[in-house]
Amino acid sequence: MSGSVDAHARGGAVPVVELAGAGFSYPDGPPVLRGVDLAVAGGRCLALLGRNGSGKTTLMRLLSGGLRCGEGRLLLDGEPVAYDRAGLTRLRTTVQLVVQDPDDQLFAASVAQDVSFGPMNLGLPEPEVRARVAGALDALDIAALADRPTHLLSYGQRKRAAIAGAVAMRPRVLVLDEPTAGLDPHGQERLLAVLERLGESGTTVVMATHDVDLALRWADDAAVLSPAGLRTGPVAELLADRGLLEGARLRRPWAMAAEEVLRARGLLESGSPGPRTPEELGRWAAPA
Ligand SMILES: Nc1ncnc2c1ncn2[C@@H]1O[C@H](COP(=O)(O)OP(=O)(O)OP(=O)(O)O)[C@@H](O)[C@H]1O
Repeated sequence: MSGSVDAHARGGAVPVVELAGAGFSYPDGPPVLRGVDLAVAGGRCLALLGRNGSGKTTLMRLLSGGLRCGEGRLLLDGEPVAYDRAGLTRLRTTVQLVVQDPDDQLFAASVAQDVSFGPMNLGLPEPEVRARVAGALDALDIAALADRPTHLLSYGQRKRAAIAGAVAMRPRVLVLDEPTAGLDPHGQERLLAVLERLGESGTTVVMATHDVDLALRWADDAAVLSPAGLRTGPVAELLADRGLLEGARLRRPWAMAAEEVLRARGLLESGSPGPRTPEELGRWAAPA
């Protein structure tokens, strides 16, 4: 598998975290990933796309240190990660993974207790823990739920509480496994707004998703897993590649089909971006 989001070419910055020639197989299983090169550049939003079972979760676990590469290397700020206590602590305070099912992540009695678990484990002073919890609950718009027992939360609230737990660790890279899956359209919009705010404050976000429309609208870069390997690059470029989409069993984003029609009818000047949301498309339909 080859290809990397070429942060070096974009400005010489060293990627925050990078898989180089990474391979992984589960015990007694076939290789899930082979020769994966993926550089996650600071301050970018990266969508990880691929069909069911293509290895997205596995790749995210390699990036966040939950699994260790069978071959190849994981680099943090350009240096190979040491899988000892100090190396893993450094990795986990830099890269935080939020798993797909919030019930696999939440375990404390209340939301605030759950969100405080990571910062407390770092041995931070109590006022610092309290400030981080308050900041994370605010960032996820769930301050009102601080004392609520986690088992009484709705699914969408549990998803937010799980993300708040990761945000409280103040990671430079937040890795989210299908964070919008199972959310209603309003919940998806609210979560996207949260992710946009986190991105604006400098957090790098990696999101696995099956939603090509969301990826096109939200991400700067994409990484697409298909039987041919991992392809990475600017999201609009990759999602315009019909061969790649077919190999990865992804459909074409509706916004690209709409853009094609607008251009064919001369309604979109060359070089100007096409619509990315139904609301933006509506502007072309509105009377002048
Ligand atoms: N703990 C495990 N033990 C053995 N095989 C596993 C394990 N976890 C995943 N696999 C296998 O590894 C492959 C990749 O799985 P993974 O969960 O990484 O894919 P995915 O792209 O995240 O899938 P989905 O979109 O369905 O969530 C699959 O064939 C899966 O069956």
